Amino acid sequence: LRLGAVTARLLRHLLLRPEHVVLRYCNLKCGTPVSQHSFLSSAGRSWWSPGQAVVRAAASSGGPRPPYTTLAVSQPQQFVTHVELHRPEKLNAMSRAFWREMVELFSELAGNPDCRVVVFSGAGKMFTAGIDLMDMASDVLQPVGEDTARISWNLRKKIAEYQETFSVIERCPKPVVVAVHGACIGGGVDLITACDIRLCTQDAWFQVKVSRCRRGGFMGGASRNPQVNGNNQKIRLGKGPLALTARKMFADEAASSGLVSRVFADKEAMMAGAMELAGEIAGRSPVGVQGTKVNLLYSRDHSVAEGLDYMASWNMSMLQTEDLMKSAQAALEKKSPKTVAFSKL
Ligand SMILES: CCC/C=C/C=C/C(=O)SCCNC(=O)CCNC(=O)[C@H](O)C(C)(C)COP(=O)(O)OP(=O)(O)OC[C@H]1O[C@@H](n2cnc3c(N)ncnc32)[C@H](O)[C@@H]1OP(=O)(O)O
Repeated sequence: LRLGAVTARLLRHLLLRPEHVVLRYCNLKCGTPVSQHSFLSSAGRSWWSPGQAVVRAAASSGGPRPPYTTLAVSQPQQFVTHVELHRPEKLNAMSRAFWREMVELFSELAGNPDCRVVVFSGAGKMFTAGIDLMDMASDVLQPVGEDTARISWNLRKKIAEYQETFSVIERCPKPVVVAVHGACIGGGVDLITACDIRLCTQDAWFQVKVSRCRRGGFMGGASRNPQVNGNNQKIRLGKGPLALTARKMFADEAASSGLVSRVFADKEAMMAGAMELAGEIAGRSPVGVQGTKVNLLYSRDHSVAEGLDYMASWNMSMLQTEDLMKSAQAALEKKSPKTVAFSKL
């Protein structure tokens, strides 16, 4: 009888929140980026309350350890991985090692069952000063090849490698929460737009240097920024030229335009908020959370009909998870999902 009642209530819950409502909502082009909606956390009134943070905010992790030289990786709480961009003496400029290490690290995290969510931040004075201009001079600006075709071929390959550094974040099924303080320049904006949830401090500013570099286009950001900010006046102009003139966007505008979902007074408060949110996500069913990210991304790039079809195929197996019953039971017993021991995924 008890099981019957639970099942009936569970079914009612599912029917009241069918996935196609979520998918259609994502496709409304409502101005709020898909990944910033609350589906990745507890849907509803308030998606996290940093004020009640009980987790310790991740302090600087002590620097990179082999095999990494530009990324400091730690596990501040169970199932939460903290990745810190760590080259503070060069303002976390993105060196050749960084572009490579990101791919290695995120490929590993994607399949690591001890990681259910990633918090990404920068060490030192600012989040990042963008691409390492010294490396860029030798890497991108002096492409090798015997003729125009070969030079172009090699340059295309190089650009694709740069793009891959941020695509691995998006492809990683674990949600990535990025926390930005101080400056976030050039490639930094590309990086954060590949993340799922963006937070910043009141002193944060964002700058896209395309026009100044006279490159006439980003190496990837032009594809993702419009997905985040709307392919409209906001990214081209905002309240004043942004991508087209390389002006700075400050925290309040970043929040009102949807580039970030929350602004914190300072870095300490932001990291506490990021860790609290990460803990909230990590405590939920990994089958549900990772499936949500995969399907949100799919529906972003496809029609409603294609998204519905994909989700039906996805859920015909994933709905058979034991996590569903465990979550439902906890909800009915008014227990936090954090009290449920979900098997590793
Ligand atoms: C698919 C994706 C493709 C991605 C493409 C990405 C493109 C870009 O990122 S374009 C943007 C490139 N970045 C810049 O133009 C910013 C350059 N830096 C600055 O303007 C200033 O450093 C800044 C305003 C950020 C801070 O100024 P501040 O006075 O506070 O510090 P500095 O003394 O200038 O810098 C301290 C040391 O850091 C080194 N450094 C800073 N930025 C970079 C950089 N981008 N690349 C390499 N090194 C950088 C700077 O040289 C100083 O080093 P040192 O002299 O050894 O002390």
